[in-house]
Amino acid sequence: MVALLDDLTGNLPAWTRVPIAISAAAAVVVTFWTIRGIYRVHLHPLSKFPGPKEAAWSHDWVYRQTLTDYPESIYEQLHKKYKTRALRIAPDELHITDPTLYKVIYKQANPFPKVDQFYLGFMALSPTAFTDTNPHTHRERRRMLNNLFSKASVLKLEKLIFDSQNSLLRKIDRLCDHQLIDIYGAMRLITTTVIMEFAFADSGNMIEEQPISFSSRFLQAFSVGAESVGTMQRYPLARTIAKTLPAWLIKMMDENIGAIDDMISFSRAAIQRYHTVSEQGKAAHLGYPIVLDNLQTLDLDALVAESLDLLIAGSDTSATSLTTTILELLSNPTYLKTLVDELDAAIPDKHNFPAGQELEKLPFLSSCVKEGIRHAKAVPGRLPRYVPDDGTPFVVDGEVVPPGTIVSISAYTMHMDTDFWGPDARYFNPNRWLADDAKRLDEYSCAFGKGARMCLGMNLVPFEMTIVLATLFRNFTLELPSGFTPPRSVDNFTVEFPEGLYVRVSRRD
Ligand code: HEM
Repeated sequence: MVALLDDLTGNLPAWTRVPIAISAAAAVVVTFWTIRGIYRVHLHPLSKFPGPKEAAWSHDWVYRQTLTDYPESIYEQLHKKYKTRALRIAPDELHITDPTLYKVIYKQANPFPKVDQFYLGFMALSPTAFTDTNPHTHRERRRMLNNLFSKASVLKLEKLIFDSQNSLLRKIDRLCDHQLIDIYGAMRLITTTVIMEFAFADSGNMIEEQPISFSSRFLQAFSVGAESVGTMQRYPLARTIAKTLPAWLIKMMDENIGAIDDMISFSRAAIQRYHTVSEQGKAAHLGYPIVLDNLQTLDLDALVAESLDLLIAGSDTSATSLTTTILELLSNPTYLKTLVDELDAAIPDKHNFPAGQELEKLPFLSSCVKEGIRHAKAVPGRLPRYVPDDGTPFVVDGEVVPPGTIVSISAYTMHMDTDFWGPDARYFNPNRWLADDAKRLDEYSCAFGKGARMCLGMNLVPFEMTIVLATLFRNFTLELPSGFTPPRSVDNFTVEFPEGLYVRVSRRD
């Protein structure tokens, strides 16, 4: 190429050579880009699957969708527009809405493998239970964690959950006469406190960190950092820069990416504090196992990465499910009254609360928990996997999807399906879980995923939600303020409510 340019520009003045070389390089790039685009749109094995031309042309289209508030509703519209259950959303990716294929992709034995590029975007210092795409090392990590999150282990967290919730209720009690209460902020504080105490035996008294608000430094960093995930997934170079440049420089360049470093520092500090606690022998008296105790064979980076992922995976997901449940109850007086009546009958004396397992037996409360998890779809979007090359054809809409293609079926798709849930699939209806044949609904509920990569926290979440909802509604009356409009929800892999949910709260006898 250089020799060719030399031949072509040999007789031209020296000062013109650099611009000509730049123009030639640009022409090569544009030609390559155009030929590649035309190949992808018209000749690529996925060209038979419909979707926006721009999506087939380059990965920029799907990236731009991840920057919108709620990509799944966009894909839903496009499935309708193109009348397809296999929508092409990137040169190498299909968004699928055939629910019968959910358990094919996300199965227990040999599930379709996780997509590296997507999970690297979460910027773990080293592979974690959530981000590891290697089935063998993932299995090892899950083995270290599974026991801690079994139902039997989760029951040991009962006192921790009650104690943390009581601290939160005291704060609400102190503030509710003077201000609207940000229920989303409050739910983030309780779920993050529980998971931090479980992981490190220390939550840094997060509930009282800000005396008159329900925010915290960690949660602010979390929200800001979550906004960078899409960019980190799209641009490997951004990941390299974020990992190599000093933290102060990254913060100057990009606040969102800088927030990831804040969270890593937070996790490191918590681990150091834990080692002190552990040496003093305090952890042994807590009455529940500490996650870090089971991970002592990991090096420090792996420990920081795993703990941080547990905090991230376990806080906003549960907080969003709780907030959604509360919002739906406040928006529907009949459901709210049914719940409050049930709680009053079961708990005549609010100073003498039944055990968590007794609360789990309350039919309407437990239906609200299940429906809240379903309706919230706290992780609503793509969980991308590669179609394996194992000799079994993967067929959608009668077409074979080539091995190596990235595919996913979202919780949004599964939970909006009227064949499973009936005509009111889009609405919060706890009564659906009280029907005689309600057991079958568990199978269609995909909030936690399914199969070998199913959520580690799926026993903890309903138990925690049960205690939080029971104590909240038994102690307080919550109402939507006049002129209320539903809060904006944003899908940053986990759904968040960036402006919070402010409600009027008053004490009950
Ligand atoms: C309502 C609350 C929650 C929801 C909706 C939820 C949802 C999910 C989903 C959909 C996945 C699969 C992700 C994927 O395939 O990429 C997942 C995985 C995971 N979740 Fe949760 N989660 C919740 C709470 C929690 C809690 C409380 C914890 C623990 C503290 C937790 C820890 C994890 C971990 C470690 C994984 C990775 C599992 C693996 O790949 O083996 N989650 N969760």
